[in-house]
Amino acid sequence: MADAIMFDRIALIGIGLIGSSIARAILRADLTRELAISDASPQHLSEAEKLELGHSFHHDPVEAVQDADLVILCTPVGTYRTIGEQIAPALKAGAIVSDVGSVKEHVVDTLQDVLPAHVDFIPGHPISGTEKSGPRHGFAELFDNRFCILTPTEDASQQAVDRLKALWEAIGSEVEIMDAKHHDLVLAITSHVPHLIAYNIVGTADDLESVTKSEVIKFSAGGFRDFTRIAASDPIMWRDVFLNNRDAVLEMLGRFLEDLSMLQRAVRDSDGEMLESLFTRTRNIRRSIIDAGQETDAPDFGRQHHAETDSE
Ligand SMILES: NC(=O)C1=CN([C@@H]2O[C@H](COP(=O)(O)OP(=O)(O)OC[C@H]3O[C@@H](n4cnc5c(N)ncnc54)[C@H](O)[C@@H]3O)[C@@H](O)[C@H]2O)C=CC1
Ligand SMILES: O=C(O)C(=O)Cc1ccc(O)cc1
Repeated sequence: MADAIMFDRIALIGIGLIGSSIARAILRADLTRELAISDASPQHLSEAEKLELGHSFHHDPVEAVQDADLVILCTPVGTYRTIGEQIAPALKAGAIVSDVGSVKEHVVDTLQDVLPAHVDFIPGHPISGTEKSGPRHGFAELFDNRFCILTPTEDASQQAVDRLKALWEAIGSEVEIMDAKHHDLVLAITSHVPHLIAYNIVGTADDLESVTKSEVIKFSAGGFRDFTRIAASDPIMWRDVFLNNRDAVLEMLGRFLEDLSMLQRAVRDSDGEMLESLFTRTRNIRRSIIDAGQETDAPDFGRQHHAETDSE
């Protein structure tokens, strides 16, 4: 077999859902000689060791990044400053430092402040995941045929960007390069606000005095069921997303609320024409996503299998 090695040593900081999926995909494709894993949770670290998700396992991130050619932060974005400060003195010259965080602009600024000038910092974000957390729930196919967005700053070398892009492609993703601010605006409407809506609607249903909890569970076979999946997503991770993408989320939420008010009026006025016209437009959007090959028409059984079996 041809040598597939892309980086001699890779360090993953955080071996939860995303970190463990990257680890599995890297090992599957044999892309490194040495995969060093670090996690602050002793339980996650020992689970990862049992699952053989790397070659060495370290509670201390400094040990993991020692001599690493590529370091990827796979922790909630609120941890970045502390981790960045810890690992900065140990990073080797010429190393690439990246991450997988769902928010970019603010965390890029944070990390850039603390990382040494002799590393190439290239933020990343795989647009793929599930509502599960922890190393048990990762899987190597998570990134197959999904996008990964890289938001390199002007200082990053093109060669380093190309190397990181090649790694994401080797684990199944299609890579897009984007400016961090634009990324945050796009993701605010396509991911962050939808999660906020899901958290809110499930909370509202749970608060209703006239509907019992057992009814919420029993009759959640419709659209509400999809919301409960999203609303089961990791509380720490999503807290950090909203704390770090405030402006873009507020901007999109403002527009969303205006449009919702228009729908409220259409329902009150029995304006069937308006309702039908919007619902036709949105159905066409779903169809173009399917035509673009990014989604199948059937329920996503592969991901659902991983997402809906055993609980954390
Ligand atoms: N869950 C998802 O679907 C997606 C998540 N992301 C991003 O990936 C990152 C990780 O998310 P998940 O893997 O889902 O979360 P997770 O909760 O499954 O994993 C996070 C891991 O980081 C560890 N950790 C927390 N604080 C730490 C610290 N200070 N030092 C070292 N380890 C620490 C935790 O013990 C855990 O093992 C987040 O920044 C999130 O925004 C990106 C795309 C999709
Ligand atoms: O579970 C889902 O439906 C998701 O939306 C997963 C997800 C969560 C966060 C991201 O930054 C990217 C993807």
